[in-house]
Amino acid sequence: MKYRIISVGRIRENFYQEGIKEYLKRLTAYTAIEMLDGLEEKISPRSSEKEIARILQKEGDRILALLGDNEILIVLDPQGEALSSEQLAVRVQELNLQAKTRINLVIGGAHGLAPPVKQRADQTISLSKMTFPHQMAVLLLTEQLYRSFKILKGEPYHK
Ligand SMILES: C[S@@+](CC[C@H](N)C(=O)[O-])C[C@H]1O[C@@H](n2cnc3c(N)ncnc32)[C@H](O)[C@@H]1O
Repeated sequence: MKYRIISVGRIRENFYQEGIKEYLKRLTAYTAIEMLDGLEEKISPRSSEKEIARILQKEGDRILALLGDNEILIVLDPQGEALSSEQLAVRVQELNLQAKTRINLVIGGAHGLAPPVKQRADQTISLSKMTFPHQMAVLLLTEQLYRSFKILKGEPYHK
C-alpha cells in the first residue's frame, strides 16, 4: 500500500523539515510514502469569514482533485477519533489489507479544511484534543506512523 501525506500548508521551518524528513526516511523501510505540501492560498490575517470560506474551498478543490476513486482519504482533525498508538497500528494493518491504491492523510492549513474534504474522508483521526500548528501535526503524524509499523513488526522502539 502506498501512503501520501498531504499538508495544505508548506513545511517552512528547518527544524520541522529535518524531523519530518527523518521519519519519512525511516518509514521507507516499511512502506512507500511521499509528502506533498504547500497547497495553500495566500490569505490576509484580516480576511473576512466569506474570504476564508472561499479560500478553504479552493484548497479543498485542490486536495480532492489529487484523489483517485480507489484511494482512501484520512483527515487529521482535533475533533476526530482518538486512538492509542496500538490502535493506530491496528488501523494501519487494516488499511494495508484494503483493495485500494493509496492512503492519503490530509492536514489542513491555518483555517483547517473545507467541508467537502471532511465529507469525503473515510476516517477522521485526532492526534490530541489540542490544536497544533500544521507543521507540528505533520511531524507527529510521521512519528506515529513510524511507531505503528514498529509495533506491527514487533520491533523494539523506545517506549
Ligand atoms: C492550525 S490547525 C487548523 C486549526 C483550524 N482552526 C481548524 O479549525 O481546523 C492545522 C491543521 O493541523 C491538523 N491538526 C492540528 N491539531 C491536530 C490534532 N490535535 N489532531 C489532528 N490534526 C490536527 C489539522 O489537520 C488542522 O486542519
